[in-house]
Amino acid sequence: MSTTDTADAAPVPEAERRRDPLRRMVALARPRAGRFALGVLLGAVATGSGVALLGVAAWMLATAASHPGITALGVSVVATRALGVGKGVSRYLERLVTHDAAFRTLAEVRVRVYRRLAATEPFGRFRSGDLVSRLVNDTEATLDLLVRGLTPPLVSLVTGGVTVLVVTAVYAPGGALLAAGLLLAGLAVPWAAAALGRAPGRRQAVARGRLSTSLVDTLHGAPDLIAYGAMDRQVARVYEADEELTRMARRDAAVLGLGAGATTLITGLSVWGTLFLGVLAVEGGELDAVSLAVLVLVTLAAFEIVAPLPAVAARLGAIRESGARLFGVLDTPAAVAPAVRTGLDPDGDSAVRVRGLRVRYTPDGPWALDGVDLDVAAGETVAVVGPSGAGKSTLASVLLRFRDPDAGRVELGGADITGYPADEVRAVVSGVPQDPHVFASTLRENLRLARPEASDDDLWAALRRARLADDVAAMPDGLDTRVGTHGLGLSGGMVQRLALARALLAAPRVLVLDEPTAHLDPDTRDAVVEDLLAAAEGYSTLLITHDLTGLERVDRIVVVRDGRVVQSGTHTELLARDGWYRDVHPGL
Ligand SMILES: Nc1ncnc2c1ncn2[C@@H]1O[C@H](COP(=O)(O)OP(=O)(O)OP(=O)(O)O)[C@@H](O)[C@H]1O
Repeated sequence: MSTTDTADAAPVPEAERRRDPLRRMVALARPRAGRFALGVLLGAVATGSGVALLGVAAWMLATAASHPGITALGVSVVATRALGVGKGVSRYLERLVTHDAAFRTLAEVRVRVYRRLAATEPFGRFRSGDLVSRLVNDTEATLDLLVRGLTPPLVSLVTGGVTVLVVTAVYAPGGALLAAGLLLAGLAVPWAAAALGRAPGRRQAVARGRLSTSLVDTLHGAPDLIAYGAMDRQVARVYEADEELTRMARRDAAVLGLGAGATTLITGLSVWGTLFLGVLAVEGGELDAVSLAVLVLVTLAAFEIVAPLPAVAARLGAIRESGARLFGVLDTPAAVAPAVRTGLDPDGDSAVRVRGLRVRYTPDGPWALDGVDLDVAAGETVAVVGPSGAGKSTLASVLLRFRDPDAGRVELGGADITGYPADEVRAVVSGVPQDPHVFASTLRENLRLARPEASDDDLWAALRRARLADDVAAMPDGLDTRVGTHGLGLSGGMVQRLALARALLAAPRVLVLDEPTAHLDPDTRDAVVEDLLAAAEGYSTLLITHDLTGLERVDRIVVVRDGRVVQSGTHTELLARDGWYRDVHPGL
C-alpha cells in the first residue's frame, strides 16, 4: 500500500467540515465504540462500588450500635471487602480499556495527519513551529477528550442515575434532593465552567502555536538575529507569547477553583438538606435512623461522581480549538488526487513528455504553468531556466507528483503519471531539492533514507558517483560520522552531493535537480553543477535553475517565463538568438 495515495487524500465534504470539531473528534473514536462502552461500564462499576462501599460502611456503623446478628455483620464485612476490591479492579480495568482505545485512536489520527501532510503541500500554509504544535499538542487533545471528556460524563450519568433511583426507593424526598444537587453540580456547574473557559481555551491553542513558532524562529534564525542585534527583541517576543499562555493558565486555574468551590458548596447543601429532611422523616416515623445514616453518606459519596466534570468542561474550549486546528490540517485539500491505477513500470522507458501542462495554486488564481510542452528523451539532460516566479519549481512539483496538473499530460515512458500512486512515480523520478535536509544522524543513515536495505558497497558507489566518496573516506568515522544538528557541519556543496547520492540510491530513471546550487558561492556552484551533471549521465535529467553558468554542458535548455516555454535550444543556439537567455547571460 502506498503511503500517500489512500482514501485519506480524498476531499472532505463541506457538510463534514462545518461540523463542530468536538463532535468530529469524538467521531474519530467510532471504530472503537465497543471498547469505550466497556470502559463506561467498568467506570460505572468502579464509581458505583465507591458509593455502595460508603453506604454499606454507614449501615455497618449505624447498626453496630444495636448489636446485630453475626450473619448480618458478616455479610456486610464481605460486601465491604468485595466492593473495595471491586472498585480498585474495575477502576484499573476501566483505565486500561479506555486508555488503550484512546491511544489506538490517537495513533490512527497521527497516521491520518501525516498522510494528509504527505498528500498536500501544507508546509507553505503552516509555519513550522505552528505545524509542530498542531502535530503534537492539537493531535494529543483528541486523547484528552476521549479519556477525560467522553468517559467520565457518561459514567456520571449512569452511576448518578442509578444512585438517584436507589435513594428515591429508600426515601423519595432525599432522591429528589440528590437529583437536584447532582444536576446542579454535574450539569449547571460544568456548563458555566465550559462557558467561562470557551474564549480563553480558544486563545490557548493559538497562543501555544504562537509560542512554538517564535521559539522555532528564534532557534533557526539565531545567527541572523545575533548578527543584526535583534536577539533581545526576539527573546522578548518569546517571553510575551509565554506570558500570554501563563495568563490563560491562571484564568484556567481560577475557573477550576470556582468550579470546585461551587461543587463543594452544592455537596454541602445537599448533604445538610438530606440530613434535615431525613431527621424530620425519622421523627415522623417515615424513615429509620439506620437508613438516614446510609442516605446521608450515599449522598456525600454520590457527589464524588460528578466532581471531575467542571474541570473537564473548562478544558472543552481549548480542546475544541485544538480540534479545529487538527482538522485544519486534515481538511487541507490534497494537492494530488487519490491514485486510480497502479503498476507504473519502474524499468520502462525513461523519456519524459509534457503536453499542455497548466497548473495554478488556487481555483481562480493566475496560472503558475500555462500550457507547457516539454520533452526529455531517455538519457538527455535538459535545463529549465527562467526568472524567479516563472514556474520552474511548479514543474518539478508536478514531475515528482507533489501536485496534480489542472490540465495537460505528464508522461513517463508513455504513461500519464496522473492517477498513479505518488510512491510509484517517485520510484522512477527522484529529486534533489533546493535545500536538502541533513538529518541529525550518521552519514549512513542519511543515505539509507532513500533505500533502507542498501549495503555499504551501494552507499560508497552512490558517494563516488556524487563525488563525495573522497571527503567521506577522509572523515575519521567514515560512513559512521555523525552529521546534521550536533554533528559534523557539512559545506553547502557537500550537502548537495549528499542529497544527490541519496537520490541516486533510490535508483530512479529520471532525476529532477531543483536549483541545486541556489545557496552556494559562485566557485563551489560551478564545481557542484559539473559533478551533478557528470553523476546524472545516463539518467533523463531535468536541471531547474536560474543560474545560467555552466549550461554549455547540458543537451538542451528550455526558457520558461510566466508559466510558458518561450525559448528552447542549446547554449550556443540560444546565445546566437535574441531573447531572455542572451539578455541575462552573465558571460555577455
Ligand atoms: N504554494 C504556492 N501557493 C500559491 N502560489 C504559489 C505557490 N508556489 C508557487 N506559487 C506561485 O506560482 C508561480 C510560479 O512559482 P514557482 O515557484 O514555480 O516559480 P520558480 O520559477 O520556481 O521561481 P523561483 O526561482 O523563485 O523558485 C509564482 O507566481 C508563485 O508565486
